[in-house]
Amino acid sequence: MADFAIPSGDTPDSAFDISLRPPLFDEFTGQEKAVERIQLLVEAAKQRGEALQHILLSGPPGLGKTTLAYIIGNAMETEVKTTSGPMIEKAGDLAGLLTNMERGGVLFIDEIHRLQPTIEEYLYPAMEDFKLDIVIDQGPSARSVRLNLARFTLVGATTRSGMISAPLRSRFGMTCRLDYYDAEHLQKIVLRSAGLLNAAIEPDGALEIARRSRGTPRIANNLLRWVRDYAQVRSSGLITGPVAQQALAMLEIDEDGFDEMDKRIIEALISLFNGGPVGVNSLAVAIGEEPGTIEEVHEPYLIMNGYIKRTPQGRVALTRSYRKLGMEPPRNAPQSDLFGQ
Ligand SMILES: Nc1ncnc2c1ncn2[C@@H]1O[C@H](COP(=O)(O)OP(=O)(O)OP(=O)(O)O)[C@@H](O)[C@H]1O
Repeated sequence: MADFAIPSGDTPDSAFDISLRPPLFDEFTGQEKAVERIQLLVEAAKQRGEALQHILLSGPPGLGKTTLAYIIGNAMETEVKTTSGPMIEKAGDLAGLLTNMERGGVLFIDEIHRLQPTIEEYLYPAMEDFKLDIVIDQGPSARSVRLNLARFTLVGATTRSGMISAPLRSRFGMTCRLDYYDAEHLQKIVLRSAGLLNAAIEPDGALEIARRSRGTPRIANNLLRWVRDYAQVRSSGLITGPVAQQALAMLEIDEDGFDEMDKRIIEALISLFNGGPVGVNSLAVAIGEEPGTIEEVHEPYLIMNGYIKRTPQGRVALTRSYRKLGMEPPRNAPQSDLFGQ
């Protein structure tokens, strides 16, 4: 791994992230279908003077789920309280959060797939009937107390929608999946962020960054920050196409946006496991990465771009992976349906 790594999409919210967050739907680029649907729900709820229904946002890290939760809060002119699945350890934590919600307020639970099953059980009546039954005390004096809650809106976010239980999923009025952004949308995001950072940039410079950002706004913003520093120290400060190229070449981020870990994954698949199939745990050990990070951060991009596929037996390298490494694929290597390569 390079000793200087630009954070991929899975880093927690930093002050930098927060400073670039668009506050309004109009400033949120892309994801048109999801945005249109959510805007419609917001509009309808506001017209009726009601709380918005619960919304589940899914998709890989760094695509704007947290951003959308805050935009929803702004549009509803209400508070947003943020937490995450693993942070809610006891029923009391959940009770503390829910009893402090104002009417119509938004509770954002990131990584909602990591909620403990017992906490999930408490959440069902809270989402459905705005009631919370909690047990206080222990042993013979234990008793259940019902708390009435203000009508709130739960916005859940998950990178693993398949891990959301059916009962939890069914309690969301709307589920929206966010997809990777194309280069054109990312270019717009980079230009907007550069404006906020007072960085001088040409459209070509923004496009170079966009192309190498793996379809992810958080990565685009992080790369922009690096390219801005590079342009300042090694050039006139203006981010042109060639300056962006040189800056990104220095980080060894190639024209497909591959970073060191992506390369390692396909190299291991091909050279250590003969192209697969191989289980994610064996792959993780081979490259020294957490299985969860491979599954949530790296794999979705590699799968979407036709480099690998997931089969019930494990991960398999597609022909595109061999070509990426400058190798001729074996005749029996499966082709990517997307690209026929
Ligand atoms: N559509 C967008 N337009 C402009 N900026 C965006 C957009 N989507 C995301 N961003 C920017 O990308 C960064 C990451 O977004 P955000 O934190 O909302 O992602 P996330 O999906 O919640 O990630 P995670 O799952 O890791 O929490 C933020 O700084 C935000 O400003």
